[in-house]
Amino acid sequence: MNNIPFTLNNAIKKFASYKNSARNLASILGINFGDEFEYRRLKKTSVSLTKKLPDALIIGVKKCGTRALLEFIREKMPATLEGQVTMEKTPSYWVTKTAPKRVHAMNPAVKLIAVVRDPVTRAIMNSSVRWGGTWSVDASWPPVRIGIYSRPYRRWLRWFPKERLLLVNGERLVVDPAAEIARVQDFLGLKRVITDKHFYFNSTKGFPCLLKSETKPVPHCLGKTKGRNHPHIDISTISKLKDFYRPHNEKFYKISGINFKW
Ligand SMILES: Nc1ncnc2c1ncn2[C@@H]1O[C@H](COP(=O)(O)OS(=O)(=O)O)[C@@H](OP(=O)(O)O)[C@H]1O
Repeated sequence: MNNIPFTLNNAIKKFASYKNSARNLASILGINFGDEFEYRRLKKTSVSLTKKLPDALIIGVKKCGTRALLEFIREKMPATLEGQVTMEKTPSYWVTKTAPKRVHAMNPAVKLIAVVRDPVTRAIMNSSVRWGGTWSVDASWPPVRIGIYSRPYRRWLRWFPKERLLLVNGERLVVDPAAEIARVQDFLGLKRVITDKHFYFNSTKGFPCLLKSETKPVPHCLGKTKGRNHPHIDISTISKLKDFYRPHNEKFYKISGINFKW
């Protein structure tokens, strides 16, 4: 779960007594406090607020851009009560064998989102150990295993219809975030409020970031732990990984009906 730790929350309140400075500090720390301020404001009014289980879940896949997807949506969505969508992201749900059944028991109508990207890139992003040399593909090693998308995908489809599990293209989320976010907004039944005009490409970061807005006084890129530099991987290791994933990718394209062309 991506909840704000209570102690950190209190510490920030102590050091930043004004709403805007707390917001700025939270933004530097990569925390979205917008909802919390809105929540406190609403609590003082006559509006009755209730705790809700999620209507939508970002279930994975680890290192495919799940944080970017979550931040792009929540930063730019205006605060609203009617038709509000409660979302949560936990990338490990994708590969947790018991998760589909448990999520179904929680809410059989929940909408599921999985971000997927070329499993070769994903594997490299997932591990800092040295690749290459005499290295051979070990299918049971988690950084490799997680990229075999067809298996968990099948597991989720035993509990949820295909139309309720949106596959977001992790490569497109980087090169054309507005287009992928449009698909997500449609899927969630939300108005297309996040568009091209909310993004810019930050050449230092090498990734798209959000432009400043009413709730964010400065442009917002993902934190330092996202979009890191990765070591150079030699070509023979990449081709070993490509060969390994090819049949698994084909299976995934067949089941999903989408050719990701990895
Ligand atoms: N806009 C933007 N900014 C920064 N990074 C971006 C963005 N869009 C996608 N990505 C890619 O997302 C990778 C991290 O994926 P996740 O957020 O799913 O990681 S995690 O599973 O939650 O740890 C991250 O991988 P790393 O570079 O290894 O950090 C990026 O390649």
